[in-house]
Amino acid sequence: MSAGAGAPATPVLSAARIVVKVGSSSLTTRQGALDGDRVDALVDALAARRAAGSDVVLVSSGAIAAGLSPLGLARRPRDLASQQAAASVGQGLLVHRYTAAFARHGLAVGQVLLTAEDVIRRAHYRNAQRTLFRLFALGAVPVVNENDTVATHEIRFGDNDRLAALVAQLVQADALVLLSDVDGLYDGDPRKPGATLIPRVADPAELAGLEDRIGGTGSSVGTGGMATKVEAARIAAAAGIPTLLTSAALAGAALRGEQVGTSFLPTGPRRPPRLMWLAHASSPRGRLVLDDGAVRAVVSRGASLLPAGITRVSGEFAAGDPVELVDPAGLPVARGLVNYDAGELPGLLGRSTHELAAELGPAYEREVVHRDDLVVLPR
Ligand SMILES: Nc1ncnc2c1ncn2[C@@H]1O[C@H](COP(=O)(O)OP(=O)(O)O)[C@@H](O)[C@H]1O
Ligand SMILES: N[C@@H](CCC(=O)OP(=O)(O)O)C(=O)O
Repeated sequence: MSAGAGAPATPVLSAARIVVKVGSSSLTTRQGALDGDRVDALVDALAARRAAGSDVVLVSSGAIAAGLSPLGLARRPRDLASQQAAASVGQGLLVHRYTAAFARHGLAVGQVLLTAEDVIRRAHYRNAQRTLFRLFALGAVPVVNENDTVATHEIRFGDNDRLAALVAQLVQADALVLLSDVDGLYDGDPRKPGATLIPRVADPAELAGLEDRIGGTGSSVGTGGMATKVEAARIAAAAGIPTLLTSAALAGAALRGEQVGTSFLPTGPRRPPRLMWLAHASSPRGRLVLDDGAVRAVVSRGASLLPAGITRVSGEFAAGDPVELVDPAGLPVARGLVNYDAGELPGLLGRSTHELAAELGPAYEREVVHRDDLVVLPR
């Protein structure tokens, strides 16, 4: 694949695997119906990239928007149950439309609906990963959305921008492309005069001070606005994945690797997806308060967390759940998957693993959080 003659290229050009996210506002007409022409144009751009040899995952919003007019709803409902009902009607229509559009290119579509639970629980996330990899191997295009009909307020992503960043880590993508109704990130509200496009963000920290100008949704069907896109780019960048943010109208140019929109460069090394999910997607079920020595061991030496370095435990968790590790002042320093239930831990605190194993049996020689199941948070 080569970028247009003379045009500078973005990291999308050389990406062997790309996750592309499209927002509701780019798929629906002003009246709120699914816009078949726009779906076809997007699918043509994705199919061209597939034909050039890249794996492509589409994270598509639009289920709630597509369900509005069949249900006679004039606007996006505010309550969760009506949004879920609209999503259940709209998701079928959306996938039906994608199936027809990809069929024009001889490509099959695989619907993958994910909840936040699926990214917290290791077994679920491995399942999702296996399905996605098998879809690539079989030549199908995964079309991902949040499983809106079963997600509750507490466990909802609510926006597909962050979901797309997490899917990009899950499939070890080389680039994330976020398509919206605006052609990039601006230094102010793009609907107001004077705002200029930011072509390149080397580190999201550069955006400090712009937060109040990176606003909410510009349409009646979108959800997160620009803020969740910047957050998604930050998550991907920290996992070593570059992000390109532009409009759906420029999808073809973006996927040909042309320099359009805003490029966010990676800020961290590529890391195992499991740890990034732990850092960004998991909701901790409990807190372990560490003494100063344990903080140093975990943060500076990359050691496992042992019972001897824990002073307090709170929360309701079972072995295998994500927990937050905090310093004596209560500041989060790391997250990890805990090896014991909440009920078991208080009796073990402050004691050495040798002593515990001698008294309670070899099962108690385990670390509370193994270093391989632990991710240190940025300070
Ligand atoms: N600084 C900014 N730069 C670009 N767009 C912004 C900015 N602040 C707010 N927006 C708004 O964010 C909107 C895109 O978010 P959203 O409506 O959630 O889109 P989508 O449905 O594609 O996810 C744009 O239409 C724009 O009006
Ligand atoms: N899962 C929801 C999408 C929510 C969402 O993130 O929407 P958008 O801001 O348009 O990307 C739906 O399909 O309607």
